[in-house]
Amino acid sequence: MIKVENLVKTYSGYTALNGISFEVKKGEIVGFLGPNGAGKTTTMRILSCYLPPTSGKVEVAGYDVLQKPLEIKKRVGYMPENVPLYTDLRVIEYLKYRAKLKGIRGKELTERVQSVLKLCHIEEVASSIIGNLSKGYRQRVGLADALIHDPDLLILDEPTIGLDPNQIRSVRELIRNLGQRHTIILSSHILSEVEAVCTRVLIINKGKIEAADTPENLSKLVRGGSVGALRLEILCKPSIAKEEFELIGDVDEVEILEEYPDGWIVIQLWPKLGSDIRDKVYNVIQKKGWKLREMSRVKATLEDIFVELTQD
Ligand SMILES: Nc1ncnc2c1ncn2[C@@H]1O[C@H](COP(=O)(O)OP(=O)(O)OP(=O)(O)O)[C@@H](O)[C@H]1O
Repeated sequence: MIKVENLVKTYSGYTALNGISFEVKKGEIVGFLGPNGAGKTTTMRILSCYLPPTSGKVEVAGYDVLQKPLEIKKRVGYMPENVPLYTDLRVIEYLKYRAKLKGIRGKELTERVQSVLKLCHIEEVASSIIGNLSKGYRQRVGLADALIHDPDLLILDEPTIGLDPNQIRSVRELIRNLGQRHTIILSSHILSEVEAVCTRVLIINKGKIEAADTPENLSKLVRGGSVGALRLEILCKPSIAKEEFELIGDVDEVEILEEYPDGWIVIQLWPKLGSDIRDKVYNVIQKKGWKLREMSRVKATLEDIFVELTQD
């Protein structure tokens, strides 16, 4: 669906994209992550033919962005970061107008408008003036606009920015449902959201792709790998616990995180890459007769991976 090779974009001599390459296959929901100014919006604008690349090759749905922008626009729905809407129009008027601009006419126009009103859960505000709608509803109107021509590819630039937690959850559900019929590329700073909906993640930093993989595989890039660390709350002297756990062959490091006045300690054990040390750790605790009130795995989150890959 998307094929980007060595894409460079410069703005009056400033390099925003420094030779990025990636592919997105049909049916994927790809999360595009990166710090502010990394180049996400620039990439999305190039993919949706709003900006030309400086150099490199960009193909969307098999068409080149420079040679066949109209063919691409027919197949792409783009929702920019700040959804531009005509605030004096009613929702239904706006969507009809946008559908006409996209070449939809007659019976199909009525059907498409009804379909996106339903899909984006905005039927009840169809007759409302857009300027009177809350941010969450405006965001959905923007999404309905992006979907009106039933595009193969949806490009969503921070679709949940400025929404409250309930609205975020419902837009996330909506995106997940849309993912059943559309290929989606979305940018977001809410990493838990990306983790929840995306099948693959691209991390971009200073105009370069740092990593591109499933969240599960990306977790292997950081300490503890996909197994993670083991966190325990036990009743025992910290120095003795450290000594005993360090004797387990698969343990790489023992960290005392907390010492409570009543003698309980919180301890974190880092296994050697890929090892599952839970049984061995439990055996030590049992043999020593220590009290245990919690044992949990601490896996690297997308946030840990993001920080590790993009921090200076
Ligand atoms: N029209 C422009 N003219 C000059 N510089 C620009 C222009 N658009 C973007 N830039 C610069 O290019 C770089 C990448 O910007 P871009 O908006 O693509 O980043 P982003 O990853 O989307 O950031 P954010 O998370 O803050 O939205 C930034 O340094 C930005 O200031």
